[in-house]
Amino acid sequence: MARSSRIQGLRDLSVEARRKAVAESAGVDPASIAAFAPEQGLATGAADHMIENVVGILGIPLGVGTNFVVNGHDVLVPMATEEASVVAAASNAAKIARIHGGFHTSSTAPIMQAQVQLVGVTDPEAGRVRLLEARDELIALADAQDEKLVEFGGGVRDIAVRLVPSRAGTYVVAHLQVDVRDAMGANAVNTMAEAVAARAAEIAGGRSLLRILTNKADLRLSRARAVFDAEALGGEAVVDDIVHAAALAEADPYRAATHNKGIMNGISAVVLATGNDTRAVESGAHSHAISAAGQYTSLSRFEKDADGNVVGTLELPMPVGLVGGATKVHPVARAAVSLLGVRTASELAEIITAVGLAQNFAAVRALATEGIQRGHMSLHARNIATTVGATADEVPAVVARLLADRKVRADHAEQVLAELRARA
Ligand SMILES: CC(C)(COP(=O)([O-])OP(=O)([O-])OC[C@H]1O[C@@H](n2cnc3c(N)ncnc32)[C@H](O)[C@@H]1OP(=O)([O-])[O-])[C@@H](O)C(=O)NCCC(=O)NCCSC(=O)C[C@@](C)(O)CC(=O)[O-]
Ligand SMILES: NC(=O)C1=CN([C@@H]2O[C@H](COP(=O)(O)OP(=O)(O)OC[C@H]3O[C@@H](n4cnc5c(N)ncnc54)[C@H](OP(=O)(O)O)[C@@H]3O)[C@@H](O)[C@H]2O)C=CC1
Repeated sequence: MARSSRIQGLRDLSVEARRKAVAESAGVDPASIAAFAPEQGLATGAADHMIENVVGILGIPLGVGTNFVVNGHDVLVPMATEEASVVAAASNAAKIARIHGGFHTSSTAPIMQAQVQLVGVTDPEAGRVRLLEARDELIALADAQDEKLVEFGGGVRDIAVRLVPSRAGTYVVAHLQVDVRDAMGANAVNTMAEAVAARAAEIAGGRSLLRILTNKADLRLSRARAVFDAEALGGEAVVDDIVHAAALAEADPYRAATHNKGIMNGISAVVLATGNDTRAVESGAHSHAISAAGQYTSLSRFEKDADGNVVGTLELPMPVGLVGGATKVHPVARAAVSLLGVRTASELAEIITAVGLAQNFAAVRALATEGIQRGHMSLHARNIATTVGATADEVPAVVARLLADRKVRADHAEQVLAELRARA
């Protein structure tokens, strides 16, 4: 964990100087984050071993979220994103949360589930019960596939069996519930599912078909909570409007989709920076955003607490790991993990959830007050200036004019740039 996540004036430094300041504040050896420099990042040869038909490497900006305190520890958060204002917004909300001690987090055990679909079982109810009778045998068979995981304290914790009626018949679906410790766990549980499928089919009296994890990782939940000070937000009326904004997201799927996208702005950025599977986390999150009444809803809640402050909470599946996937292979992901200073996948999951809550709060606060354009567009204006060909020296002047004219548009940027050059 960082010595301090408050770094004054970080935005005003050069990229190289920021790396130095971040390493210093994090208390890590600058060499451990040297891979953040593009020339020391992912090499073509390594990329060629990661996926197929490699023709190049896509660069995505990597920023650092500042001001985070998670469970009493300062933490500097690596965030990979192409979207302007995401890193600033997360840092902004984390700064407000600091007033009341930052983020408090918790999580369940890292349990992932694999499904084994059994087809053609003539007596599905009895098949379900036969499988449960064979629980210990199936667990032993699955555990034998990954002795190392068991050695680390993981392994199958239980078996659940569901009956799923469908238009093509009723399937018996066995779930292996596996503690995957510090892995994301997909490969680990898929191996187990394939290994037990034939025996499960024999016991149930059918044939096995799909043997794959579920990304609805609802036994692997991570939670974050933070209090946002009423006075720092601008008073009671702002607090009430933030609660109204959150209430609309709870009640209306059209708003919930955008509200949750705001949460994922932060979550996906850290998931990507640490080499984890963004699609797995995204599908888990959206599958969790269904209310008891079956309606798509918001993943977070904002309430007014007894002191009149906003208290925000977020709970969602967070299947991320430190040992598999790209996390160990990608040098930038390794550096990101070292900057975070986390030792377990659960610690990583909880920090990611805190960032999701911060990100969400910053956006909702902006929407409930001045609107999204002022803060977001003032940062997005730099993109527009670059798009129309402004050089690094020209960007500040072009941005200043776009904001002053309240026209953050490419056509106007072209005109402003032409004027600047004509005057030079
Ligand atoms: C953009 C801000 C932060 C400006 O907010 P501000 O109040 O003008 O910022 P400030 O200059 O007073 O700085 C406050 C803190 O923000 C951070 N900060 C501020 N600027 C920078 C910067 N350039 N570089 C780095 N950090 C920055 C920084 O931490 C700073 O404190 P410090 O640590 O310096 O003492 C604010 O307006 C904000 O939070 N807006 C929300 C923006 C947002 O959510 N963007 C995401 C993209 S929009 C979207 O996709 C999601 C959405 C909106 O649709 C979701 C939804 O609908 O719910
Ligand atoms: N639907 C989905 O989401 C799918 C995702 N994937 C991909 O699967 C990958 C993740 O799978 P995952 O199983 O995590 O990766 P790995 O198989 O690479 O890593 C897990 C393995 O690491 C070993 N290990 C070493 N130390 C530990 C520890 N402390 N805790 C736990 N395990 C440890 C274990 O045994 P051992 O050393 O014996 O291997 C374990 O099985 C991602 O790349 C993801 O994109 C794949 C298929 C589907």
